[in-house]
This record gives sequence, structure tokens and C-alpha cells, in this order.
Amino acid sequence: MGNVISFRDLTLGYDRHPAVHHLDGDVPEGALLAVCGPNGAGKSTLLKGIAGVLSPLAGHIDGHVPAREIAYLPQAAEVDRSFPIDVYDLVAMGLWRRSGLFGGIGRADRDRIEHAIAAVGLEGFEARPIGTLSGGQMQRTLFARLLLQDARLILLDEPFTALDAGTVADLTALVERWNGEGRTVIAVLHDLELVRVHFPQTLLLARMPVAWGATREVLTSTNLNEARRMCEAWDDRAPACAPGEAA
Ligand SMILES: Nc1ncnc2c1ncn2[C@@H]1O[C@H](COP(=O)(O)OP(=O)(O)OP(=O)(O)O)[C@@H](O)[C@H]1O
Repeated sequence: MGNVISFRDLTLGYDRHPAVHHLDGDVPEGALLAVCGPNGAGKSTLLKGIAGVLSPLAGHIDGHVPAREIAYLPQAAEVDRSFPIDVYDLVAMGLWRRSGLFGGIGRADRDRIEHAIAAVGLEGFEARPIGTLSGGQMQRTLFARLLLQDARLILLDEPFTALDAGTVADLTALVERWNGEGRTVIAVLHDLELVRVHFPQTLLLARMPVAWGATREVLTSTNLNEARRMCEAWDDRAPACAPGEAA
């Protein structure tokens, strides 16, 4: 199996100021990769770069899967809950790539939607406006939509933050199911115990990569202290350096 995504001396940032710097590496197809690091380490920025929401300031990201095969779940705070849509229709949006915006939804699609809603334990919530859902119910709804997207590469930004243990267990099981189906999952996570149990590979980021490899070798106290130190020492106003130049 090949790589789904490759980073080549990648710099991502905002207004010419780097937020992720000098990242090199490959994510093999079928990986279950956690991205960890302190607040402000550049984790969300990296996911945005992979999702194509943010263009590199320098270096590049070589994507080996078409954009329509990538599913991206942003942080809960970035999801607009005031949008007037109910659970059923939000989940059904997962089929858009297949059925098209104005394509009809047939019996088979309705079965898929109902199945996805049941798989996340939300039967009976179909007609609920998303603005009335609890945080955990909203996250289950978004996971049901991901189920229908049928993507090869799934990007999750802090998918389990502020969820109770039962919801985390249910959604983690879905992540493992996706991975078992051969899909690649990259998730930004703060719960290092959860990472140690469920994610075989970890990228530890502190604007620059601190370590990337087997989780047990990456999440050591030495590396975690180094990540904290690097983030604290980072100058947010520093400009992007020229390609190949070490900052
Ligand atoms: N839209 C933006 N405009 C300007 N700067 C931004 C923007 N988004 C993020 N940043 C900055 O980029 C840096 C990295 O932020 P990012 O959100 O990627 O970190 P993170 O590792 O995901 O943090 P956290 O764990 O707190 O969510 C931070 O200094 C942040 O202030």
C-alpha cells in the first residue's frame, strides 16, 4: 500500500506567519494517526492544510487521494449550530458527493441514512433541529454524516472533547471500524491515554515536528517536555523563512 498524503518541508500559516514549520513525512494508506501537542502547536492548522482549506506558505502537501475522498470534521466550536437544519438532513448531506446537490434520495439512500443514524444511537432524533442538540448528540450526528461520506481519508479535529465516557467509547469504536475497513484516519487529540490505547501512530507537533512514529516511542515524558518548551519559545510574529532554510 502507498501513501495517502506526503509533507515536503511544509510550512502553513496565516498572514505570512508560520503556524506549522518544516514538516516532512508520509502518511501510509490505512494509518490510524494521532496528532498531539500543546495548545497552539499547529495541530488544527495542519488538518486545515490537509483538507485543502489552507494553502502552504512554503513546501508542499502531496495528496494521493482526490479531494472528494477526504472527509473533514472541524473542531466543534467551528460548526455553525444556528443553521436551520434537522438531524436527518444534516446526516443526509453525507451523501451529497454521491447523489449531487439536487439529486434525488431514493429508498436505498433513505435506508443508508436511517442506518447511519441508528449506528450512532440517535434513533428518534431525526426531526430535531441541530441547534437543540447537546454537544454529544451533535457530535454523534456529525459522525453519522461521516459514515455516509464513505471517505478514504478522514480528518477529525478534537472529536471527543467535552464528551462523556460512553459517547467517547461509541465514537472511538466507529473510528476503529473505519480503520478496519482500510480507511486512513488522522485525529487531533489531547487525551494522551486514549491515544495510547487506540492510536498506533502519533505525530507530536510543537509548530515543528518533535517526533513521529509508534505512539509508545513518541509520547515519552522527554518528548512531551520538549514540545512544551518549543511552543513556549515560539515567536508568533516570526516571518516564514525561505524554503530549505532552518528557522
Ligand atoms: N485564522 C487564524 N488567523 C491567524 N492565526 C491563527 C489562525 N488560526 C490559528 N492561528 C494561530 O496559529 C497557531 C496554531 O494554531 P492551531 O489552532 O493550529 O493550534 P492547535 O495546536 O490546534 O491548538 P489547540 O490545541 O489550542 O486547539 C496559533 O498561534 C494560533 O493563534
